[in-house]
Amino acid sequence: MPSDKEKRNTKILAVAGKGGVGKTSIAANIVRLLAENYPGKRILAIDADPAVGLSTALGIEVETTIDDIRKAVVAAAEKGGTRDAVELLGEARYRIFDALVEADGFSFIAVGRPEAAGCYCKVNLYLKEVISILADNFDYVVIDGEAGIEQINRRVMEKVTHLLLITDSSRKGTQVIRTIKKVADELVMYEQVGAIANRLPSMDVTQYLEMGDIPVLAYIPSDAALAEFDLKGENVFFLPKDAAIVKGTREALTKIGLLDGEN
Ligand SMILES: Nc1ncnc2c1ncn2[C@@H]1O[C@H](COP(=O)(O)OP(=O)(O)OP(=O)(O)O)[C@@H](O)[C@H]1O
Repeated sequence: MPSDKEKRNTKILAVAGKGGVGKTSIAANIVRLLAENYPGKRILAIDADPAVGLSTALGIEVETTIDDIRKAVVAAAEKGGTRDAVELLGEARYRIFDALVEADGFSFIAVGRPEAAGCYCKVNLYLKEVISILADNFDYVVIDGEAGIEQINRRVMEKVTHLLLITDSSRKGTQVIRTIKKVADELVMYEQVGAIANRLPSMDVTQYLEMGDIPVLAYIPSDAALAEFDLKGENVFFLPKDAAIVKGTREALTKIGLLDGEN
């Protein structure tokens, strides 16, 4: 018998790349475009970046993060006593669903920012479980990943269906996405991978971008409208439909078959 997940055929999109290249901006625009085009579908946005930011871009107030839940469940387990593992597991599930913020057209959850500097491994492990618990309940899951390779290396993104690698025009940016792709080929069961070259200068730089074997889904120029929105902390749902970042994200989603290009 097919599982719920197979029946639902959840699409899980992970957005990854070097720091500061536009992952959050593009993840937010993906959520917007999916929500606008598929009003009847269940869409989940996950801010998996401890640097946070997706909530602001989507106009969300976060109260409880995945890290808060992890700490509460660990504290409950340490108290021990009469509570058994099954009870704690049930409580963790309840807390995860309770922490979902319901917005207009999508749900949201954030990993949070663990205070202990340097090591996100515990919360990353928890995040992996949270993704797998929640994915069954959604048609689309959009994950704004942490900068760099860590979450791919630690198999947090093991089961994503679409891996979107974002770069700017820097050599470092393209190097990072080629490394992510190489590691993902070993560790991630993705169906499709593609690159988005973002925040490009006005001169034509496409010939200099060394993307290796990663197909390019869109080239997005520097977008003055987005820069202004970001400055004011405004919600990307209000960006004009023809803003460069909205158009580029639409083009990328169309190329991977998640939009039909008309919208
Ligand atoms: N196409 C673009 N044109 C102009 N500004 C952009 C563009 N894309 C992103 N930016 C700006 O670049 C900055 C970094 O973008 P963003 O936060 O989306 O990147 P990030 O990769 O998620 O960063 P981090 O790794 O720190 O989480 C933001 O100020 C954002 O508004």
